[in-house]
Amino acid sequence: MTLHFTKMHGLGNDFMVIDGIHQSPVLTPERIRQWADRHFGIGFDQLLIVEPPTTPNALFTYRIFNADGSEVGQCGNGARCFARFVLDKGLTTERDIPVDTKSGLITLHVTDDGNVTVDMGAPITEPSRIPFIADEASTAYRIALPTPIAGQTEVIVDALSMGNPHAVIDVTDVDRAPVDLLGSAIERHARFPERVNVGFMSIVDRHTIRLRVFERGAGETLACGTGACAAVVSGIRRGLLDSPCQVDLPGGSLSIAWAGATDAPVLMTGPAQTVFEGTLTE
Ligand SMILES: N[C@H](CCC[C@H](N)C(=O)O)C(=O)O
Repeated sequence: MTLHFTKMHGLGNDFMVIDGIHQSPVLTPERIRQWADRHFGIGFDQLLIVEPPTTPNALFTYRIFNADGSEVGQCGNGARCFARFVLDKGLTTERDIPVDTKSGLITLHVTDDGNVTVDMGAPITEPSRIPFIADEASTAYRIALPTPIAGQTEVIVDALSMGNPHAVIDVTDVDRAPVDLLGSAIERHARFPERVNVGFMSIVDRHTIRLRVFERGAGETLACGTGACAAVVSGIRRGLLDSPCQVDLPGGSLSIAWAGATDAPVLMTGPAQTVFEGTLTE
């Protein structure tokens, strides 16, 4: 089998992108894990594949797989790279690109400066839809840790979905946060039945935060688009932030805007870069 792919990234969150319209790869969790390996494979945080649309208003279907082989409902940095990919490959000439995802329709808008603005849809805060096990909806959930971490036996998180589940933790200094230890403990916590992405947010001012994200199925990444959206929504709904908000991640900055109404869409703007083209022969 010969498979052509493009290696891309959004602020260092990196992807193997495949045209699944003109190719029909067999994607198994084992193969994705092999390809994701940064020593024995291609190396990436997520694999993205372009497929034909499944609803009348969409131009494409956008599927996302984590490095551990799990298929997920949303990927913000990947959405920007998806838009760049379908334009560069001549799969469309449209600059407004509605796409189907496992979590519903989102719209990608390629701007003249090469950035991409994605309408990520409205955030979801109802626990059962995140999904998160809780007696009632809140912005501050107390979660018991299975074993003490950094002297803590519990942690307070906000929980919400951007089409994929996120836990947001306030920290005073992201550089000193126990991202790997606490991130991996919460990623697999029993109260998140589909696991969860874990964001560590420190507030710089009402329009600026710093953020590190331990991603479900990938570990800490240099950037997480849906994580940036979730952190800003959490900060705005808790009265700590105002829109728009600049999110400074290890790989670079995103701009996130949200009007604050529960049904208002979250808009994410940032770059998308192509690194190289590759061919797999198996
Ligand atoms: N790890 C995520 C998917 C990728 C999200 C991230 N790379 C982004 O840019 O939003 C999950 O399991 O829901």
